[in-house]
Amino acid sequence: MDIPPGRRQAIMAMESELNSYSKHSHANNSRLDDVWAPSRSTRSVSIAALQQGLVVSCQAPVDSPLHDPAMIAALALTAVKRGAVGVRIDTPIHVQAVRQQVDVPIIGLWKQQIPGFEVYITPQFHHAKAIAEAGADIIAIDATSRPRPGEETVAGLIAQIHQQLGKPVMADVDTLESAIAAVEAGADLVGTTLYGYTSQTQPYSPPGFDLLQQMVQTLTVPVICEGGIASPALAQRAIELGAYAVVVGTAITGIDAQVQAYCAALAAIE
Ligand SMILES: CC(=O)N[C@H](C=O)[C@@H](O)[C@H](O)[C@H](O)COP(=O)(O)O
Repeated sequence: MDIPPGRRQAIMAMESELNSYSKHSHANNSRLDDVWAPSRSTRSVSIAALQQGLVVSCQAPVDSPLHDPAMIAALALTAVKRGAVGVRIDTPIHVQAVRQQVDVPIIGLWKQQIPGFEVYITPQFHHAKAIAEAGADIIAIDATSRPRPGEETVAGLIAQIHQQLGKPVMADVDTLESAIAAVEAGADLVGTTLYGYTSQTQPYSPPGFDLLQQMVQTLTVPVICEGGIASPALAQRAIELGAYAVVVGTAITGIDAQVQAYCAALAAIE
């Protein structure tokens, strides 16, 4: 019997959640279980809640007046009131502020520049821990194959987040190879987030619909289309191509980038 792609992904998501929770329940480190049990029992995220929905990325450049917990929380609440099924939030204090306003899943990340390294989306475990403690439900990490600080690896980071924080992981990738490696390492969701942002993919511009299709065909976990979705029609197309959910940032909440783009276009008139 043919299972429609949307349904197939929902089943895989549920299986992935079940696997992840059974992994946690079999953890035999009682000290860590004691420490993390409260956060696991107070909220258990349903990845299935994201299916075929819009996740709004509410982020702002650090020099923007919007880079403020109350502002980011207002953006997130507005998005949820208007139908977003989830939000994607950077920085612990912003996650904390948003958590007080919305009950939908928060995909949390912490952008951190580490000298000598290109990875910047939740590059290390202590960043993931701070984001989880702030109230994120899903932890987004850079899961490209680029060098990482310290002894950490993508696989090690995912295992630590699962075992010590009890949270599902969204692997932000740039290529099919890094997506496959992330799933083998235990990622619960994979996003096209870094397509066009790494040296390997720098010639290309998001949205990475080719990559999305390859990932949908190859992977056994839900695939999120994120990056460069600039219109409702593109969001629709992403879902039609098999994306489990769509994450939109700049086109909805990116007032800084949008105003700059409009002004630049007007300034370029001879
Ligand atoms: C590459 C990177 O750092 N992406 C970040 C990830 O959190 C955000 O800056 C993006 O806004 C987000 O991915 C949504 O993408 P877009 O803004 O194109 O809709």
